[in-house]
Amino acid sequence: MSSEVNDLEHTLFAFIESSDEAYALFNDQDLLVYCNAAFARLFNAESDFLAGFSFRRLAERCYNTRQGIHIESDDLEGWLRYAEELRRTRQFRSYEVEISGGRWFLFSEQIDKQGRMLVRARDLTAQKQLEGRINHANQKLRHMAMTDELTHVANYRGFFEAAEAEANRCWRTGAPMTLMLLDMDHFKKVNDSHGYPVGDEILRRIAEMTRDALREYDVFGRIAGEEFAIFLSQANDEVGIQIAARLIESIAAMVFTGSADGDPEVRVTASIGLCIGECDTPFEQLFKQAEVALQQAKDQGRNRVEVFHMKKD
Ligand SMILES: Nc1nc2c(ncn2[C@@H]2O[C@H](COP(=O)(O)OP(=O)(O)OP(=O)(O)O)[C@@H](O)[C@H]2O)c(=O)[nH]1
Repeated sequence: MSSEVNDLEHTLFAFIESSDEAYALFNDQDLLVYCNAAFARLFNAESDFLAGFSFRRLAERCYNTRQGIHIESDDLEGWLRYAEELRRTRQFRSYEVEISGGRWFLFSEQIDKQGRMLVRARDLTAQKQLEGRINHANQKLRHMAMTDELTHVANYRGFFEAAEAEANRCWRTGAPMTLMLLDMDHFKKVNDSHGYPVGDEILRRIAEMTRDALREYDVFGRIAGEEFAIFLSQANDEVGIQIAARLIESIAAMVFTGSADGDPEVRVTASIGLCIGECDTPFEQLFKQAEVALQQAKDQGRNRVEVFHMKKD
């Protein structure tokens, strides 16, 4: 029986010695008493060399040689205090560690009743790289789902998501908010006279000009074919109206190249419906009233701004 156990121990030990997974055993004084070759390789050392190392000495070596555990902090003592506070707090714990050279390992620590600790580390690098690629692809997809293909500004979904977030911020900070709906005038005629590619180019350039005219934290998007929306936070009534008037003027002053067989120059105008709300105006209400104001701007001859104030009495 005892020779069988011996055999088994030898076999297990041989497996551990040659395993690609890293193993180390620390005694109850937290001194390394054994590690296999895979563990030593993590620290760019030989197994025998690491014998007798404390966790602290191991970390200091990593910090000084820039090999092994990647210690990002400039303050080694602070890092050690934090790591030592966590160490040996639970019978079992696992955590991810970056190893020099950009590799990632899942470390686990298991403590027995005598206070000895078995440390195991498994290479996670391939998994991490895959996760990184998936995250990147997800971000790209999300960006595409929120972006208008023609103008590269936010689309309907992107605009409403960002504007509602900004409206919530106004609600928290008590700032006023302004919503503008900008709709091109008689755009059907432009398409009919010059063709869709010219119409597309006009929409592209108007989106570009408008985006450049706004502040970084204003929200702007193309919410329908020839309709744009702008959400201004922290803009008082005067500022909102000034921005709208300036946009109308700028659009009317733009000159576009017509189709090869038609007028060489194309000029367009736009109408804006603007609604100025209080910090607690529901976003849907702001939108509805901006639509009403836009219709009024159209009814009153286009190329103009109409304003609706949602002031409380
Ligand atoms: N070139 C181009 N035209 C578009 C696009 N999306 C919508 N349009 C056109 O925009 C025009 C909108 O027409 P209407 O809704 O009748 O409005 P309008 O002619 O602009 O007239 P008012 O809005 O009343 O001033 C239609 O001819 C659409 O085909 C687009 O992506 N590119």
